[in-house]
Parts: sequence; structure tokens; C-alpha cells
Amino acid sequence: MLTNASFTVLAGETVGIVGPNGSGKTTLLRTIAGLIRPVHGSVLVNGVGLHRISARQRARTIALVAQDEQPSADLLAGEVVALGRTPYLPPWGAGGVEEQDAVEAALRAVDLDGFAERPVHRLSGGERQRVLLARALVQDTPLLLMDEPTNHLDITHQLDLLALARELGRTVVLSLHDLALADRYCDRVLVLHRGRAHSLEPPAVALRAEVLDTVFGVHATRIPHPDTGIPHLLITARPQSSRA
Ligand SMILES: Nc1ncnc2c1ncn2[C@@H]1O[C@H](COP(=O)(O)OP(=O)(O)OP(=O)(O)O)[C@@H](O)[C@H]1O
Repeated sequence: MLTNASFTVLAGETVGIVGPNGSGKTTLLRTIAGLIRPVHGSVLVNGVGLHRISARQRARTIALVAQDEQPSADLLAGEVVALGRTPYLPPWGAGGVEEQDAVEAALRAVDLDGFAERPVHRLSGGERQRVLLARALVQDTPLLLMDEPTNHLDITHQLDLLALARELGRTVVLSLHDLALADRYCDRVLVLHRGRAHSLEPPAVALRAEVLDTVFGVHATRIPHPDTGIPHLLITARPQSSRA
């Protein structure tokens, strides 16, 4: 499915995974999260094999915001977020005031202040996605994995989420379909294509025009923003005349 995916993510960096549908983004993230065992090779976190540490320790190390996860409909948003504290509780222990403060702070961070008492089945898709991000925030792990986290979000919350991911000071690995967002918000980008991973490179190298032409069949160029001068990736359909 995906072979030769060998790369090292540095502490504190934001890494984007991009690739066409079915290229293995979800599979790779689930493998890094320890949910799938690689057929060959291993995932090391700070030099320790992921499958050699206990589930509890793993939950204190890695948080995953999966794609389209549906939390139990009868839970309140605050209860879903509080689940992120489970790896820190003693057996049968319940969270106290500290947990409640952490839950409220996380809901505020994802712009859901006052949503703690709302049943999750009465939330919109984007609100539910942000509740799951809040759960990952209270999990307080050095490594945060997110699978297409911007999928259900309006543009304001997409930009907020990516800015937040960078501000957390954690190591973040996320898959994205929007190449311009990956270009703008990621320190380095991993391109998956036809069962292989390209080398992990800064966006200007990983997402250069030839790569986007080969992998996605699109025409890409970088245009400086008229106000800031910062180059932005502009993507258009490949001209008919140059299509295979
Ligand atoms: N449980 C499974 N069993 C067998 N094959 C699977 C399974 N899940 C995914 N696949 C296959 O593995 C490949 C990679 O799937 P994956 O979901 O990782 O891709 P993706 O890049 O995340 O795709 P998308 O952009 O559509 O979300 C696909 O060909 C898919 O059909």
C-alpha cells in the first residue's frame, strides 16, 4: 500500500502530508498513531518503538484527531473533551476542578466557549470536529496527529485551526487536501504518490510546480501577495493542450 516511507519529524515542527485520494495519508497517520502495525520497519518516538510502550503511555505521547470520528451521540461536548484526560486519571478516578478548567480552556481555544453542556448530536459537523480537536488538546501530548482536520470547517475556522496548531509548540503531523494551506502553514511537507513517499522537504521544494504537475496533474505557480509580498501557491487546472 505504502512502501519506503522513511522520514524524521523534528520536535516542534508542523509537518503536512499531502497526496491524491487513496495515496495512503490516513494509513500513514494511523500507523504513526500506533493503530496499525507496519508490515516492515517501525515507528520511533524519541528513539523508542511505538509498539513497545503501554497504551496508557502512548496516549500520553500521541493524540490523534481522526477523520469523521463520530463521538457517542448521548455525550455532552464537555464529556467528549474530558475523555482526553483519561490517560492521566488513576484507575476508576474521576476528574476534578482541574479537569473542568482544562476542558473549558480547550473549548475556548477552538472557539466553542460555553458549549460544554451541549449534546454532541446537536452540533454541526464543524463544531464536532472542533470538539475532537479540543479533546486532543487536553490530552496534552507532545505529538498531535490530525487527519484532514480542516474538512468540515468554514474558512475562518480552517485558518484558526492551522494557526493554533503552529502556536501550540507541539510536534504536529496533519494531512491536508488544500495544497495552498499546506504550503502556507507547514514547516515541511511529505508528498505521497503511487505507494511511495517523496522526501520530507520545506513546502517550496516539496510542492514545486513539477511535483504538483506529476502527482496531481495541476498547474501551480507562486505569486507574491500584493500586501505582504509573501509567496502564495496558486493552483489552476493544467491547460487542455498539455494534458496527456
Ligand atoms: N481497511 C482497509 N483495508 C484494505 N485497504 C484499505 C483499507 N483502508 C484503506 N485501504 C486502501 O488503502 C489505500 C490508502 O487509503 P487511505 O485511506 O490511507 O488513503 P488517503 O490518502 O487517506 O485517501 P483520501 O484522500 O481519499 O482520504 C487506498 O487504496 C484504500 O483503498
